[in-house]
Amino acid sequence: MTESQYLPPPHQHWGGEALWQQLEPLLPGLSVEVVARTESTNSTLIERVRAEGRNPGEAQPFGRRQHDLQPCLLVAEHQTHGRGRMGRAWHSSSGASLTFSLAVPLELRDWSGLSLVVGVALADALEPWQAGGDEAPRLSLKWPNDLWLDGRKLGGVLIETVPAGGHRMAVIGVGLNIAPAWRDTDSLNALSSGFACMQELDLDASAPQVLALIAKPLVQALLDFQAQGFAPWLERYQRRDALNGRAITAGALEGVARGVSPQGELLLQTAQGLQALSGGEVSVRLTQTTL
Ligand SMILES: O=C(O)CCCC[C@@H]1SC[C@@H]2NC(=O)N[C@@H]21
Repeated sequence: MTESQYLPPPHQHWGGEALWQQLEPLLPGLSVEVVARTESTNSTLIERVRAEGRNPGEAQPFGRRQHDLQPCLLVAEHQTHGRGRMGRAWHSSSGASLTFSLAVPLELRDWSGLSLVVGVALADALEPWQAGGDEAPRLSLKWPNDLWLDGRKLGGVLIETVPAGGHRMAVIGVGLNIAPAWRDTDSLNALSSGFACMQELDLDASAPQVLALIAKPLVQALLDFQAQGFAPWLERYQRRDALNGRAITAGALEGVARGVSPQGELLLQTAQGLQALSGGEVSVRLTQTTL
């Protein structure tokens, strides 16, 4: 069982109460929790869903039925075993990162495109699009789940799903670099390491303030995606597509990225023709660049 160390309430600097007030009307029954440390916010929520949704039909703890599983936003100031995609570790330093997961019951026919919608919602909240402006946005999206700032990795999204009775709970984990953890050590090394942080975009950015900025647009995006799928997001994704037109490898395939399909698949022009790749467990790299 994951051990979480709870902060003494009321965690005022995180504005948990205000967050809850904003989000609960969109996600009835939501709870917002801030912990000082946990293994991984995704793992913690998945464990809870499994514990509560287990053995449908049998008596549930506290008399809950399986469809009583409630949405939860879990924020951790520190993760001891943060996880990234494809079994990678996600390292984040306390105070220099924002790490949280949102568990939400979603009724979806097609899950592909979900991580792209989350990426668009985060990017648009952090760097609102200037209508009529022709400057390229600083925040871009590397299919399927990376958020880049000026071509370096600012954050990532890890989406996992858990069966919960007759339903499916999505656990959407977001990790964002906020401050240069390397500030007092070797900033040049850090800059060349391929990582970026929010304070390069906004010097005053802090984890609680960034969370306050993105939480509602993120929840709204999930609800919109549930209602309408990915197609209405395609244009917003295209504005920030970091790969379009670039030579990449995707798993064993090589080619040139040609945007994404209305279902959110990556379109890859290969010597054998145009291939559509779905998110799954495929690692995408710019040719000659290690990310
Ligand atoms: O880039 C990636 O591979 C995805 C990184 C996702 C990291 C976040 S941090 C909060 C949540 N808890 C985890 O263990 N992982 C996600």
